[in-house]
Amino acid sequence: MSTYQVVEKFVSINGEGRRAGELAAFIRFKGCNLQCSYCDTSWANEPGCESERLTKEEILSWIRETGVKNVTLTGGEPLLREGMEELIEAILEDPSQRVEIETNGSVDLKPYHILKNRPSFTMDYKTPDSGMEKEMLLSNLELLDSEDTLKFVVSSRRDMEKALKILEKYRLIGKTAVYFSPVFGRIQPVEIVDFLMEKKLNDVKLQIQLHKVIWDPQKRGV
Ligand SMILES: C[S@@+](CC[C@H](N)C(=O)[O-])C[C@H]1O[C@@H](n2cnc3c(N)ncnc32)[C@H](O)[C@@H]1O
Ligand SMILES: Nc1nc2[nH]cc(C(=O)O)c2c(=O)[nH]1
Ligand code: SF4
Ligand SMILES: [Mg+2]
Repeated sequence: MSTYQVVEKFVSINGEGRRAGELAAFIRFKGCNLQCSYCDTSWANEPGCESERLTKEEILSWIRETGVKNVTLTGGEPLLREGMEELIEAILEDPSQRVEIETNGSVDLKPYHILKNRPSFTMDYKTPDSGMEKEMLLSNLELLDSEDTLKFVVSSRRDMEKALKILEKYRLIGKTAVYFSPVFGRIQPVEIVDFLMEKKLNDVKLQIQLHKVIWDPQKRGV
């Protein structure tokens, strides 16, 4: 039987993505294949990080107990964890549940995209300042549609210029929801607004991580 290494699970409002502001039940899985320069959850990627091993049934029963309909699977990198397809399918057997996956753009979305009930992807394209751009699997960009979100977490004008190149090259605006989000503390949100105005970027949204405004930005479990 698969077990899943979970470093935290909690209910909060979703601070990011298309359901920002709505209640969500979060499950954070241990471990990641990337090392982004700005990662705010690098603690969850440490081999020595404490975790609990939960079965699919234990995760399902926790979700049920929360009474929350939006489920966000995050990490670490959730899509690298064994048995993830099985877990997603099991959650989505209840038609009132919605599953959103936070994923880093380096893992092939196809096996998840073809599921009978598929989750919504919130996929990052890692821009140059992350140090991880070379890891991006560009074929993922073709799979994103109106149910999904493409996120550029940016630190600089250089990152925004690169994001714009990707949006143009793969004709992504209008195809999927597009967000620019500041790396917390590294760029002023107004610089993003100025860029959107300068480039006349309609249908791209600025998003600030709500949970870092509501709570101490270092606080876990919110
Ligand atoms: C911690 S990651 C986990 C999921 C997956 N590994 C990924 O990168 O998408 C969740 C989201 O938080 C964002 N994030 C991480 N550190 C951040 C920071 N310092 N400021 C803004 N967003 C950050 C990531 O870019 C990603 O969109
Ligand atoms: N409140 C809250 N919303 C979130 N949305 C995505 C998160 C993540 O770490 O993936 C996150 C998180 O850590 N907290
Ligand atoms: S991919 Fe996600 S979890 Fe992994 S280092 Fe980057 S931001 Fe952190
Ligand atoms: Mg987070």
